[in-house]
Amino acid sequence: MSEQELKALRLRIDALDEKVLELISERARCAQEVARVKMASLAEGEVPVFYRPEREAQVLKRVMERNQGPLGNEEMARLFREIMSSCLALEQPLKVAYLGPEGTFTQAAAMKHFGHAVISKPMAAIDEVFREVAAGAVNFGVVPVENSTEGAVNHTLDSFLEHDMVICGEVELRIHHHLLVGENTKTDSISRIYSHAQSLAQCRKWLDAHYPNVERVAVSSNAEAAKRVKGEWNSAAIAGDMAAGLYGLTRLAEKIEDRPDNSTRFLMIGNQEVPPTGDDKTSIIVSMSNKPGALHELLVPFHDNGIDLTRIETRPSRSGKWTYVFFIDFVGHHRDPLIKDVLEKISQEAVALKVLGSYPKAVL
Ligand SMILES: O=C(O)C(=O)C[C@]1(C(=O)O)C=C[C@@H](O)C=C1
Repeated sequence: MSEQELKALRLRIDALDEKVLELISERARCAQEVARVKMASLAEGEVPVFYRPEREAQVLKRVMERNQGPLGNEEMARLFREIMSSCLALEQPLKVAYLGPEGTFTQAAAMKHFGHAVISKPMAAIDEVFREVAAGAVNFGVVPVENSTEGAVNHTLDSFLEHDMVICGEVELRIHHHLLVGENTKTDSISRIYSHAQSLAQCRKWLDAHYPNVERVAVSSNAEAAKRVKGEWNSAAIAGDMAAGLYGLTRLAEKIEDRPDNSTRFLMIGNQEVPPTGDDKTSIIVSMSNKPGALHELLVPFHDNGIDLTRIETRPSRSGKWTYVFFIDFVGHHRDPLIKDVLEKISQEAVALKVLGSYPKAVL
């Protein structure tokens, strides 16, 4: 390519950037107007709701439907995700607590869902995320709920039994683990590998093959593992990209998870009910009496009405020995007439039924 051609193309890019800049600013002014309208239409004592997950899902889906490339749908939606995040910050900067410390996959999930224009607050434990939301110190919390290799995150399920929380969104993240070392690590003398217990489990076969005799040390998070390695010459950590970048570690081996499709699903928790979008999921907790056929009775209304169950999990109820609660996710919104009927039927058989929330299916 000649210098002249390059120069001409850069001029075109400059002109386009000016237009993009103008349009983004116009969009941001529009969002400010939306905030003004929301404030003006409040009833006495009503608090304004600036963050609207159902609208955000609609915007992102529309972008993906209309996108004609060459950028991929996900990439384009990611860009609009950030534009919307910044527009919302003009209306009201969201405060989001997540399972920390900084550099965890949960932080990456929070950014994927809310964008980067939020005030984020790392918490030391899942239960603390719930408490922070319950106390009103933040608008939303982000917690992991299940991993495709290791299954349920029980701390999260149990926290739902203790706190009244509304689920208002979900996001899925592909989890890639790397073996990370610091600049002082003697890579041929590694005698200890730190990581979160779930991540060690997700890389078990790889570790058995490559570091069979090295001590595996479970710590509170992958980011904590990365932090420890920084000061030690004979250890390595298993963690993801964010932690590697944050603690300046290098990848000795990349993508070492045993299953290439290893993914984790995260939930957004808050106090805000989300209206239907037409493409939603609902999460409920049900406890049934301890009698034969109870689980069958619970599932029949779903089957009879053709409702797609996406997940069912059992946990001890904590209110009696050998009694259990079921966590169920299914497709639909609790305000849909069909779902209302099903929930009504279940509540007639159940000891207790709690709707944890209906929320748009993950778009990104
Ligand atoms: O439509 C709204 O209610 C807005 O506040 C605008 C907007 C946007 O930028 O598109 C911003 C934040 C909301 O979470 C949803 C959408």
